[in-house]
Amino acid sequence: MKIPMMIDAVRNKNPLIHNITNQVVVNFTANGLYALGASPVMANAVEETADMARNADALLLNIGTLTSDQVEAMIEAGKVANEKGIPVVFDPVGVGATPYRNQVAAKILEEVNVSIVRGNAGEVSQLAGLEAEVRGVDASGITEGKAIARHAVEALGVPVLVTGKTDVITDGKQLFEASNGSSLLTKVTGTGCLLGSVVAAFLASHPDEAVVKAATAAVTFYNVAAEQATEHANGPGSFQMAFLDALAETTNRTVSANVNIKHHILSEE
Ligand SMILES: Nc1ncnc2c1ncn2[C@@H]1O[C@H](COP(=O)(O)OP(=O)(O)OP(=O)(O)O)[C@@H](O)[C@H]1O
Ligand SMILES: Cc1ncsc1CCO
Ligand SMILES: [Mg+2]
Repeated sequence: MKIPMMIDAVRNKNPLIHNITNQVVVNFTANGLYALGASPVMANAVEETADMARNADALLLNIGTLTSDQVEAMIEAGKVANEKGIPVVFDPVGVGATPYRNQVAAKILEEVNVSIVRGNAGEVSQLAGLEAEVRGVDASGITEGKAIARHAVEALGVPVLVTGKTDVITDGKQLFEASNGSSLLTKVTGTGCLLGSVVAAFLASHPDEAVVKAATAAVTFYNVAAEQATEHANGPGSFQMAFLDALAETTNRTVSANVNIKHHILSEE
């Protein structure tokens, strides 16, 4: 299936996305998923996360404001998602900023089979053991996304999506460079976090496509919607509203007219 068309299956399926995410972005994530045509649910209590994951079509784990109870809940939910065979997206927010975050990220990757890791250049560099400066949740990337992604897929053994001006998505066999987007996305908190949930919705709606292709479709749809929203925005505040509208209104035709992706087959070196 052509990448710009892949939004249609999300809207038809209306997948239920179980989000265990940070407290900064809960509301934005729920509204963004509704606008996309998916259904959000947030459930963090360790007593119920396994049951909620059983109902879901995909699971999003985001360690932005983690607590020890939440980590336990993430692992419970992740194990159920693995048993059930639904996709799991892992967003290692702020990894590298504190030792606790590093320990938790490593534990999640050890105990849960994640379908894809989504992070900015600094976070994915840290996770993969490359040097990078992460002070809070923002990164000052020192290496280009493509090199980080190729190193990370090797080090982690799972597909990765490294976001930035150009997004890089690879599973080690193929690599996509996706160059749509708007710099206003970097002025609103949680646009990376919401993207993780949007990737989860695309994976849930395309079980027969390669994870990297569905993730590329997600980031491209998302970033074309951001380009559309920029035309109606005066700054970060009005952009946030216009972006939710654009997630609801952007069609596969608009994506086709604006898509900017390069696809590479990686040689077996
Ligand atoms: N300079 C840029 N120009 C255009 N689009 C960008 C730029 N930087 C990031 N983006 C887009 O913004 C979105 C969020 O990516 P980003 O790398 O900023 O995530 P993040 O740092 O994890 O965000 P957050 O922590 O606030 O959730 C992605 O869709 C990405 O493609
Ligand atoms: C600002 C912030 N702090 C922890 S999580 C988060 C949301 C964006 O990653
Ligand atoms: Mg982030």
